[in-house]
Amino acid sequence: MEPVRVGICGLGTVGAGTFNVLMRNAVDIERRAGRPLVIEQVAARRDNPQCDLTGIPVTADVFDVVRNPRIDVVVELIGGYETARELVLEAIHNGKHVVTANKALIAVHGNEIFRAAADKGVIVAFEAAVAGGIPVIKSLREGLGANRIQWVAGIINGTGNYILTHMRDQGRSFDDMLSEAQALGYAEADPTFDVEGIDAAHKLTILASIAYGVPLQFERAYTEGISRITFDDVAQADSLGYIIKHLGISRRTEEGVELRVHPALIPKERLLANVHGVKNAIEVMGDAVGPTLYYGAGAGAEPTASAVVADLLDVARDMATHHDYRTPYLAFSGIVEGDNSLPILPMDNIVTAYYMRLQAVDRPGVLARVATILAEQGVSIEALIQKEATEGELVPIIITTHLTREANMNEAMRQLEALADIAGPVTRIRIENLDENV
Ligand SMILES: NC(=O)C1=CN([C@@H]2O[C@H](COP(=O)(O)OP(=O)(O)OC[C@H]3O[C@@H](n4cnc5c(N)ncnc54)[C@H](O)[C@@H]3O)[C@@H](O)[C@H]2O)C=CC1
Ligand SMILES: N[C@@H](CC=O)C(=O)O
Ligand code: NA
Repeated sequence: MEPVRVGICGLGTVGAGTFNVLMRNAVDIERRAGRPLVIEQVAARRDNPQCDLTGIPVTADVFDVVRNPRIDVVVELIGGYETARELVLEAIHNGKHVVTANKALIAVHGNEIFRAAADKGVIVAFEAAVAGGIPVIKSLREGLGANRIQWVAGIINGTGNYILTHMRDQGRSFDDMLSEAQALGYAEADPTFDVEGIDAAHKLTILASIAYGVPLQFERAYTEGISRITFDDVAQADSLGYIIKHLGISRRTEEGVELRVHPALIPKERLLANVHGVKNAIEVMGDAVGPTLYYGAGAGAEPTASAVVADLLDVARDMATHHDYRTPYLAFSGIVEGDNSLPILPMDNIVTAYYMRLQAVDRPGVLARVATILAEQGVSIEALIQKEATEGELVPIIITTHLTREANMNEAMRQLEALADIAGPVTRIRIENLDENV
């Protein structure tokens, strides 16, 4: 059979991983695809010492690849929003199939890209865009196709989980751990995307679209990062039987879809609490199958390449199939941009439990004033712990609540922070039991 001719754009962490996996496993890949996958051209700004490019045509201009008439599939691994968008749209326009690891591109420009790709009848595959090497897109889109998906929740940023894990286990600083994650090739070009939850929100946007058949709506995702988590919170969570993880949560309710990324306390015995380092895990609840879990490396050169190459295999198998008979890009056919039949819910509407940490001045009546504010907002206290204070010091108060509406919690926080007895901002971290409130 004719080979499938592949053009790789970008030879950084994932580009090099993809190149090497394609070369190393070429024999098995050919047996699986039923035809060889040949690297026809690579676009790279500079050599990557990880790759032996002997005999491979190399260009510095990524647009050479999408204009190369010999190429069947363009692999976009340059990252970012704008050049990547132009590149992918031009590849589609030229009738080429596309494989990308770029979650920012799919979450923000996916509706436009899939419309263009459908018009041209080409494949756009993006397994590597969510949770690196874990085949979660494939599982959700195809393996769980019988189900009405009820919720999706998971750890979907490797860098963030790497930082939180080693801050907790080794007492290492946030900045140290971030530098290490960058050196290992896990972090985004702008690492605030990782630590402020933007990268996870890109991925959650994609997962929610595939889970519920709604258009991609990244701009409606709620995003809160991990950069303000302190050792104190990690230690308090531990003593209460929880571990702090950075979660992406999307739940279908009667009113719409929750789409939120934030740190959360989860009970230590939950599977997600035991996902450490660069590993990711996503729990998906389907009405027929019940809970399912997908676990593996969420970032890194070859784990991500594993997903890119799996997509190339799908392209090799499906390119001869008419577009109408392929699996829809986002699992459901007829997803219409601007269709709000199942809206994304405002954060004020979500209901969850909370952990709060306050620094109180050691004065009579302070606890009563705190309790009154919480009661007035309908926040029901599950536990309240007042720590010992030495003479003249502030007293830490730890509170956990029962299920509360976010809007009420926000108002309670505002009033607590206005109290003369309370010093500084109040820390609030959501508690997710995952069975009860997610
Ligand atoms: N690093 C990881 O573990 C993962 C990364 N991704 C995604 O994969 C994509 C690539 O990420 P990395 O490989 O980590 O980034 P990287 O920064 O290591 O590699 C990007 C490469 O593209 C090149 N490049 C950028 N613009 C170019 C242009 N206009 N022309 C030619 N070359 C250009 C850069 O010089 C660089 O070598 C991003 O979309 C990222 O979000 C997805 C999953 C995991
Ligand atoms: N920066 C991302 C890379 C994979 O998507 C992460 O750390 O998860
Ligand atoms: Na994946």
